Amino acid sequence: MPPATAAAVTELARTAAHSDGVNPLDERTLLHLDGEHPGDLHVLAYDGEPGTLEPTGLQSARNLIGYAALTPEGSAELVVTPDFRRQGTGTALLRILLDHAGSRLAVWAHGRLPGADELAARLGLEVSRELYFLRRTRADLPKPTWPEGITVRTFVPGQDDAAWLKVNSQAFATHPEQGAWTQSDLTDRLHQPWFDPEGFFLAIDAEGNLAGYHWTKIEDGGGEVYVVGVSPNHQGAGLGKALTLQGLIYLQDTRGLDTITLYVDGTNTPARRLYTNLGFTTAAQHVQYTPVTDATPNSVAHSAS
Ligand SMILES: CC(=O)SCCNC(=O)CCNC(=O)[C@H](O)C(C)(C)COP(=O)(O)OP(=O)(O)OC[C@H]1O[C@@H](n2cnc3c(N)ncnc32)[C@H](O)[C@@H]1OP(=O)(O)O
Ligand SMILES: N[C@@H](CS)C(=O)N[C@H]1[C@@H](O[C@@H]2[C@H](O)[C@H](O)[C@@H](O)[C@H](O)[C@H]2O)O[C@H](CO)[C@@H](O)[C@@H]1O
Repeated sequence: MPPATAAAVTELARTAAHSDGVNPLDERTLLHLDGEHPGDLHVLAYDGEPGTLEPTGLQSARNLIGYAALTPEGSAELVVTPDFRRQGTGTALLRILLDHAGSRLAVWAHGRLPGADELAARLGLEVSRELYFLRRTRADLPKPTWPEGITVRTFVPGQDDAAWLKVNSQAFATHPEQGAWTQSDLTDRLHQPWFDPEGFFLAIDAEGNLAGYHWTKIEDGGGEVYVVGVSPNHQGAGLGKALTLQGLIYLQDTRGLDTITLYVDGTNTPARRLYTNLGFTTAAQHVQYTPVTDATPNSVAHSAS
């Protein structure tokens, strides 16, 4: 995607986020605007003749009023700029996504804003995934209690990549995105301005193997439990709690942040219980919609927040 077009999409997303209070495009989508990921589909909507909308060449950035992104796996996002809503642009973008992805489509509604459910239902989609955005405000934190034989150090780029990717894939083997991260996904993030190795904690077992990790992120003045993972053979022994506390102490007490957030899937009972017990509460809900099929069970049971 030409830099001018990527900048226009980023500005469109920023305008919508300011109006809606939630980012319409996630980290992966924004990272993939650079055009180095040929498997992605980008759809751009322009303020042209009323009622006309078609996938337009990526070369132009003028009069951009809407954008949609589709990954090779069928995950998608779309956004229409606030001044051009309720004119059918969102419906048209969603139809294009359905034309390309069909039953594979899983389109995000970040913040599950008013109208998202209605638009989805009109096109035969229903909620298939709930992702919770949790928040914790400053409060005392207990010291971590580490399982026997565990030592802690911080991530060294170029040295720990392979070991981290292996444990990450094992810890997130059933996760729709996280477990499939590649070196390219990791490298993209190591090159981000927010990346801070001092906030990326590794737990090493007595045999010198990576047992778990807590990768923290600081962006726009806020701290995030970006991802916590424990190797399956080390789970259930207190390591996840200790790693989470290690990162929370770093964000709150070392870096002086008063608010810490995180994302966790609604079906992830262990993680949700861990974070609830550490003082996190639900601040927002994000959902994905997929086409209703005959085999689709009723909509996702609304998990207790
Ligand atoms: C922001 C994010 O990264 S969300 C994604 C979190 N990561 C993942 O889901 C990856 C796969 N899962 C894991 O890696 C681990 O199961 C983790 C990180 C969720 C927990 O790590 P563990 O080392 O097993 O947790 P730990 O033993 O410290 O238990 C901490 C708390 O988590 C909760 N918990 C842990 N396992 C379970 C479980 N199977 N069922 C219910 N609650 C559980 C409990 O509240 C527990 O505290 P308690 O033992 O005092 O009751
Ligand atoms: N706890 C993590 C790892 S399992 C998690 O659930 N991540 C979600 C989350 O990612 C956030 C999203 O990309 C935001 O745009 C970014 O600013 C945050 O830093 C990310 O943590 O939401 C994604 C969907 O938008 C989802 O794919 C990730 O698995």
